[in-house]
Amino acid sequence: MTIVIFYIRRGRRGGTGSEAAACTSRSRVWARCVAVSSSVRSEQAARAANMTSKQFTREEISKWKSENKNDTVFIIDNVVYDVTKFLDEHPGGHEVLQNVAGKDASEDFDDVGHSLDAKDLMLKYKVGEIVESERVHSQKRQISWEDNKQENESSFTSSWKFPVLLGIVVTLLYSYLFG
Ligand code: HEM
Repeated sequence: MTIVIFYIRRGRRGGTGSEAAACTSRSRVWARCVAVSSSVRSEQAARAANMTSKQFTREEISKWKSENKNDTVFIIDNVVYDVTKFLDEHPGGHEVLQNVAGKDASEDFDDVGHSLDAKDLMLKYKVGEIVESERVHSQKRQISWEDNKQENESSFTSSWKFPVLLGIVVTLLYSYLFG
């Protein structure tokens, strides 16, 4: 008995075309991609942080939003951005930016998978950084690998191993009963 199993796995493309490593979810590539993307982002944040600037507490950023309704200021990777003048130019629209005003938008920014161009553009809108004592250091890379590991374990039944194993068992049973 010949069993032919086609196993096609389609990944969702995340990020944009110009991203060095295109992200596909539900695969190891995705985790690596997040690692690359995350390290590129950390590099950008480091570059931004080197251009020493004003220090803010998280509370100040939150207050900034309530006191200056027309300003859109948020935090990404401990760096503070004022994108008020960028709202109309943002390819993702102004609403998404306004929704995270006063908050830490690191995760939202990551989820979109912004391009390297976007990350370069960020420097233009940097207005300061979060005080040392309130900085948070992303564990996204580690979480990604762990998530991926869990996913690999739980997806045994949907992987190629399951149908192949099933095929062997059925073949053996068939030859035992009718052979
Ligand atoms: C200073 C901060 C930001 C800059 C300079 C920026 C810049 C850009 C640029 C250039 C793009 C076009 C696609 C690309 O090149 O990646 C884009 C798309 C987008 N951005 Fe941002 N962005 C910023 C922050 C954010 C934040 C905080 C969010 C979410 C809360 C966000 C959500 C989006 C979305 C939803 C798209 C559209 C993605 C798509 O259509 O595939 N962006 N952004």
